[in-house]
Amino acid sequence: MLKLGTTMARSFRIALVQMSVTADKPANLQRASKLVKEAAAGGASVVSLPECFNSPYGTGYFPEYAEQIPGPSTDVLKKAAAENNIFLVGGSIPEEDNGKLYNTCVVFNTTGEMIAKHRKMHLFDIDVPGKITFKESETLCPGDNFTAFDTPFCKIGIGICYDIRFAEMAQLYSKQGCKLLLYPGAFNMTTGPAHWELLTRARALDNQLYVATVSPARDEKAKYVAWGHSTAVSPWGEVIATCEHEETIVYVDIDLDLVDQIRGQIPLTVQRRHDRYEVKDKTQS
Ligand SMILES: NC(=O)CCC(=O)C(=O)O
Repeated sequence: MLKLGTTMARSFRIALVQMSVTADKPANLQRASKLVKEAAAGGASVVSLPECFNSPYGTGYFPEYAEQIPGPSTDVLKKAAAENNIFLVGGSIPEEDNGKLYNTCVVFNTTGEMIAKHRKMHLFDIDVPGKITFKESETLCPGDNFTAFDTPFCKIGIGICYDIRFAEMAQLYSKQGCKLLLYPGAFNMTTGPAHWELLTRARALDNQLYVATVSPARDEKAKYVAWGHSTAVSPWGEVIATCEHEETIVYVDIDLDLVDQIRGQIPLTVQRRHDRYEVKDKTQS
């Protein structure tokens, strides 16, 4: 496996950091740094943290924990990426910008340069009677842009949690040339068992690419209890790495030749009826 090189490497390792998140922001940042270092030592070239890694997940917490970007949390990520010579997908943090709040993921390259910033496009507003009612839009605003970034391995597309439910977004990333989609997320104890793995597999199979989801570890005492089960799925739609709900790091070896092989065997990309339908990014003219 090539860690970094001048030519495009055909295989690389990613790490999904399923970290325990507490109400103590400085402790969360310290923990994230430690786990990122461990993931890099484990051979990962791309490391992802979970959604809301610096704050508990909940609409009441977002205003209290929000910060500007750059800010203290992204400074920690920048340092961790450079010190460990990795691409770091910074899960997400509540971001404050011009009086508005967003659920935002920033990505740093191996020299600590911020190369991408994704604001969750689809806010988690749901009402499943007797189970879960949640309204991110009580405090957050949605982002308007798709976010993909280049690495020496492949292009990687980013979505945050509820974004995974929107198949069109993944299709657009695939159309842009992404071979891996990363979704920091925090599903819950109702939709997690029902949909988390299914959605991860669906996005991978639809688009014949790798998809990985990265959750915080479960805290039974938290107001919002995360499902955990950070998972990676191959372009064949198979779960190739997963875990339970405790704090852990899931390592996944990505084989880009497999993407090409499967696309050659089942050539959806060329068989698609471009003359009859299309999925389009309206932010591009
Ligand atoms: N943080 C989120 O967006 C949660 C999404 C979720 O649980 C779902 O079912 O979708």
